[in-house]
Amino acid sequence: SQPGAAKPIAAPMRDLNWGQLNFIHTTDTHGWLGGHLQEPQYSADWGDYVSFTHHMRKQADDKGIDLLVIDSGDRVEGNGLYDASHPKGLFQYGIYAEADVDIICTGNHELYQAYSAYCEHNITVPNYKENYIASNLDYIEPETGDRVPQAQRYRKFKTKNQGIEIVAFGFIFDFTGNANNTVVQPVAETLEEAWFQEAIREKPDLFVVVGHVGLRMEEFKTIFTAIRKQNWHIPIVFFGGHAHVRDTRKFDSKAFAMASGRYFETIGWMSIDGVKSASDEVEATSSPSFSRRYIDTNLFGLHYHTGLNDTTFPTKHGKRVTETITRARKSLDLDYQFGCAPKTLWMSRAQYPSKDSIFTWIADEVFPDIVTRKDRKDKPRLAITNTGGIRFDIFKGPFTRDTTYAISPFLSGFRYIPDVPYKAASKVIDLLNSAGKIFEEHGLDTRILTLPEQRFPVPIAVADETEEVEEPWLELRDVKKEPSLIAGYTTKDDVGDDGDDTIHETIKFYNQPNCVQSEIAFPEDGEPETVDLVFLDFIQPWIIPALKFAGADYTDDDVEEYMEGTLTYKMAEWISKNWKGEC
Ligand SMILES: O=c1ccn([C@@H]2O[C@H](COP(=O)(O)O)[C@@H](O)[C@H]2O)c(=O)[nH]1
Repeated sequence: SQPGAAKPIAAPMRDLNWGQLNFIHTTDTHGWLGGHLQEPQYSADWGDYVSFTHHMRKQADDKGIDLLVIDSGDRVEGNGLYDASHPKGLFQYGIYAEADVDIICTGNHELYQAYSAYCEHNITVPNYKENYIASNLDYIEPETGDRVPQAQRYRKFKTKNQGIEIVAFGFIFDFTGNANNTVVQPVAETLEEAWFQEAIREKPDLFVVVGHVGLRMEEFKTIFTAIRKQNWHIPIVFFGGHAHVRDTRKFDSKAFAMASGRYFETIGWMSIDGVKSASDEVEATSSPSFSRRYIDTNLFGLHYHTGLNDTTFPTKHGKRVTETITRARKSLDLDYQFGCAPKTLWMSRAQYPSKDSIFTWIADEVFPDIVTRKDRKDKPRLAITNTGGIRFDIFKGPFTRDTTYAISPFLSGFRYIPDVPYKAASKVIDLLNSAGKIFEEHGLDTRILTLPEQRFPVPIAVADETEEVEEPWLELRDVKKEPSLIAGYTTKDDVGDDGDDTIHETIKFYNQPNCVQSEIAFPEDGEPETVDLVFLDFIQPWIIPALKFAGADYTDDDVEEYMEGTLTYKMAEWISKNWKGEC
């Protein structure tokens, strides 16, 4: 872990189950390669991950079984290590590539900006060569305008030790917010293509679908159905992401999907037995058994799972990566303190509105101060932001450059429509928060506005409990003798609630609105006649139809820049003025 990071913390652990074929999975790391410096249970860094995967590959080799390392996208945006450099990702791409990944695909965050799409195509794809798969994504070459596959459409290969034959795909969900140098082909359309139809007729031992797709979104189900139509008996595993949650979904007794959280808090572990019979000639027709674990990026747990310790765990390579991260963090001055957070503010561990809610803080304290311009400072205004634009909690203590990007990594600035009749403008916030259907008519999904974690909830009822999912190696070592529990995830998925490698004190999460609003410079009595309607540019597509529905006919041409500067910049400026002091 990084110098100054919180020390790893002891906790009661569940063992990993090894099978014939095993997977290590990361997703939505969003630049958190330095680890969570303020949270002991997630303070391992990418260097530790490099050491961990090395030891686990070695164990697999020693046992004569196989291990594949997977990443399902969104490696960028969301942490100073990526966002604070000019250009962005100056250090991040090289550091990430120190990890040896067997199957890798693209997420939506690689595609929001033309620049990050360019870097993905010209840095990460060549770094991973045949391991990079882009089943439904094309890149547009800037020099020629030619549309080319971002990477190969699928990959057929055999595992190193047992020769298990795998056909692997790499999808992204039906994303529409990509910059114009990429083309995302809708998943359902892609499945009709000749190459896909040929690939699913290959008859491997196992299909592996890696996708930047939430497990509860439609896309994986569609892919599952297409593969199953051709192959009633071949096992399929899916590795998803995007929803920022730990989750496992069972499609049928031979098809299992896992998602491994967010921000390098989680390393996913999946194992399968019975995927290939000992004799090559006989097809494995009985149901394979699957198991899953969500490993906290807590060095204590990484030592525990590898059977190593402080001295034996770090490899030379891992140490070098840790040192490279330290140097990068230093040269980006990520520990520079803008101020000192007087208390912890939660995204979803507090209700909105409440004194501990980060959104209440933004709406009540930050926006009234920052959303202003000299020539219209007395104009009553409504300022709206989407909650999804805020990405992480603020912990009491130093608020650094790094924290700034973890909280607000995006380039969104402030726009407005001047002098909107208040009667219409005042209705916008409720429409954004609770009138999803109205926006659907305009092809807009209001779930995009909110936190990824609550966008695709895991159904309460556990799917098909009649089918057995084997957890034969589950062993809980001496819980009673272990230290007290630390607060963390208690994941409920299609298999049950024992997936986390660490037994945590359960955290309660509260649903948040899609958007929050501040009323600024309002008259003391009564309502204003008109207001300036100020909003982050990201939510403009929803603002215009909301106003129309509220009875005010505006178009994009009526929208102007409200002030210079991004939310990220303005927030950091606010903190340096208002949270002065030592900590
Ligand atoms: O400029 C932006 C870009 C994104 N958002 C929010 O982020 C999510 C997407 O994040 P994932 O990690 O891919 O889930 C998007 O739906 C928005 O809520 C933003 O606010 N501004």
